Amino acid sequence: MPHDDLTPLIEAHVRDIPDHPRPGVVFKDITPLLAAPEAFSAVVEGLTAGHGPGTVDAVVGLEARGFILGAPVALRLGAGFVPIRKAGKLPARTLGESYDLEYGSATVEMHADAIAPGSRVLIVDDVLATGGTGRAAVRLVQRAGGTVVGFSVLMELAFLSGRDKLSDVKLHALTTV
Ligand SMILES: O=P(O)(O)OC[C@H]1O[C@H](OP(=O)(O)OP(=O)(O)O)[C@H](O)[C@@H]1O
Ligand SMILES: Nc1ncnc2[nH]cnc12
Repeated sequence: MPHDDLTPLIEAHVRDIPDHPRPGVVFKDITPLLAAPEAFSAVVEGLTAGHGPGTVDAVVGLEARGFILGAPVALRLGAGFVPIRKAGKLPARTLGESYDLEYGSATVEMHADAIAPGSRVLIVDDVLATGGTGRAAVRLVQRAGGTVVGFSVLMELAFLSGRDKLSDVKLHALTTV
């Protein structure tokens, strides 16, 4: 399926913040993109990855920046939105997965009843780095009985090889650095 190349637009609206949140990490700050409605809208459309309205049952967004991008994608697809949150934040019964990050480790959780068995699920996040968060999200959806029909990210940091952890899913990165 053809997509516009959003690389120039993303390069113009995502800024590098050296040494955040710790020395040696170049943080990709998407806040300028969120503040530019035309760019934000184009990115939301890109993150649908060619899925049309009614073809996806749920969009899963990963806390926190995956919420901002995933929720409008869900509305565009006429799908429900399901948050995956850092441990301890969701109020009802949860499923949890632990993983390593570029700059630390974390546990994420999803409500155990958030995905109906057999659901077609699109996962959305801003950055794919080591792939730890993404792998955890795929596991949570699969443990709930959902089928991951795609994994969309705004930006893939290829040097961290996160793609290798997601070789069994259809990964769609709007740009790769
Ligand atoms: O591929 P990985 O190495 O797992 O890293 C990618 C994840 O790291 C960032 O989230 P972070 O945990 O920093 O949370 P935030 O969005 O709340 O800042 C980013 O938004 C992805 O979710
Ligand atoms: N370098 C980075 N910038 C923004 N988000 C990230 N998540 C993991 N690594 C990141």
